[in-house]
Amino acid sequence: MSLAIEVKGLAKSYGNKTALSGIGFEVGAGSCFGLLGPNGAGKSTTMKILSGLLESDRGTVRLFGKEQRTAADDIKRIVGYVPQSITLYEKLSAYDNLVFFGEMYGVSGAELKRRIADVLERVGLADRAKEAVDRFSGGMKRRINIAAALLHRPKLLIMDEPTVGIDPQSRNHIFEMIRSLRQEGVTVLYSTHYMEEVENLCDRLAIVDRGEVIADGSLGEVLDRFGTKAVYLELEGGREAPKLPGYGEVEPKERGWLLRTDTPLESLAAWAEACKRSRLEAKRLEIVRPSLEDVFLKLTGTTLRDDG
Ligand SMILES: Nc1ncnc2c1ncn2[C@@H]1O[C@H](COP(=O)(O)OP(=O)(O)OP(=O)(O)O)[C@@H](O)[C@H]1O
Repeated sequence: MSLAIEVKGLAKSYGNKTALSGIGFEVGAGSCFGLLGPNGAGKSTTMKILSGLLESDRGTVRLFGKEQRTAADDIKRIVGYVPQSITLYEKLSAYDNLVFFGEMYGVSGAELKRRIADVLERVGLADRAKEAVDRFSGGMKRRINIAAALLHRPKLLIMDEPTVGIDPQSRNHIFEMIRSLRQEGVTVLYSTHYMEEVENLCDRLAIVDRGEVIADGSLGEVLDRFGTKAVYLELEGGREAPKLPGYGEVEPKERGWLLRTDTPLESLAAWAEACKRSRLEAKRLEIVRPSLEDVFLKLTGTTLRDDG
């Protein structure tokens, strides 16, 4: 597999505030990679450095085999960056905003017209092209911002939390667009707080905390390696579950009880036996797959949705 992104030992401080302390990860060409992390973890800083908007203090970035420090101009041509904050001219139409961005990327004339039509179609706003952007919802503005980042047909699209605070329709358009870009071979680096987005879109992910990668791999690998396995039991009449000495602590969860354990199959069998002995009727008894939320909480001490 050829690599689109190779980041090694990347460090960055703002004054005496350390944002990145040696972050490293690799992204295969044509894949979608998710960066997950609590607020202030260093995701935006990493993405800005990769896009060439910010310089690192230490470490290396190679994009499609090119060293970023020495091939900055080449890299700008192949990277599209969608910042967290929307940057558009509110009084201009969607179309005129795209003309402005296209010319900034050095595209003009009939070619620019063609590309604007193409990107507007991709983000599902072709019919709103002539309207002033200040009449758009947050989600529509975000889609125009994404369209702007696609005008120069980048091989790598870097998106910094593109779905925060937007409507479900815009969210779906963004997901569909990412899927079709991937089919065309575009690599996507995507940061988010939403686990289900990583599950639906990304081949691999990295959990970032305090400027470092603390876990990475495919979703299955991360869950297997860091997730706590558990067994869930729910009894008829909402009755209390029997204790299971030697297998772990039983704690209340939803309408039943949860037992965290390294041996889920044995624990499940022992719990079933304990219920039988006590003549308790089980409504549900099952092994619970660890979730990314749990892994995240365990590793970072915060929840994924801590938008604070
Ligand atoms: N321009 C800046 N000046 C000073 N400190 C900064 C600046 N930008 C970021 N930081 C700090 O660097 C750290 C990393 O910030 P960064 O924005 O990269 O994190 P993040 O993971 O993208 O967070 P969020 O999810 O809130 O966007 C944070 O502690 C942040 O406060």
